[in-house]
Amino acid sequence: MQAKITVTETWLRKHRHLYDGATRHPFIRSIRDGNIDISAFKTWLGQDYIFVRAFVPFVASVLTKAYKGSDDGNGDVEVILGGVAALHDEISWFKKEAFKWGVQLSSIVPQKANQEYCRFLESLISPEVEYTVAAVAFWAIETIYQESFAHCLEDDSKTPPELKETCQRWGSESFGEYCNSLRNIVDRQLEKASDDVITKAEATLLRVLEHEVDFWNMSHRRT
Ligand SMILES: Cc1ncc(CN)c(N)n1
Repeated sequence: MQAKITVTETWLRKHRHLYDGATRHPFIRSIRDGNIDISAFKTWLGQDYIFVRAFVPFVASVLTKAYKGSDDGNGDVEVILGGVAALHDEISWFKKEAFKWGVQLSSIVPQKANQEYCRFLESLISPEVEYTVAAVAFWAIETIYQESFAHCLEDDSKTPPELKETCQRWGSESFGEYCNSLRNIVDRQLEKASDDVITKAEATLLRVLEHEVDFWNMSHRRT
């Protein structure tokens, strides 16, 4: 018997071009090819620290929505709680990494693309945004990083050794498994969602893809 095509699979096929634009961005390719401009990496590091701080309340809101909105026989709350815990670790990692690269986190000013992405996250915190829609954003945000950084760890990559740890953080198999758990949550929710919610969720995925591309562009731009 053929496996059923899930909603996320349909979307990824339909929006392949945009998706590849986010996961195979020139910034990521420059890490993978070993010719990354270290000042671009430092820009990304400082800006992403600010993004991750704004990501925490968003993920907490997804957790609340999971608690209230899913029947949770499937353990959504535990999976998302694992994500919150990982973010705690991630923030410590950013601090350590910033120290290593001489990036002063306290003086980082969020750039326009970052501000707009953080504002978008904030809009998703609203209780009016359905659990399914917020969960799609969450899955997409985590998965784009997973696929991007996993690309830098492939056998034929020339990623500089000093950036391997960064790539490992999101490109690892365990982070990949976590993203798969998020995808299963999303597909289960989408199965029972109304057409209206499915339409909103797909639009949200597209907005995430655009914000991710803008975020990479911001870091990659040579000054
Ligand atoms: C911009 C961005 N997108 C995704 C992630 C992965 N949490 C991140 N740290 N930063």
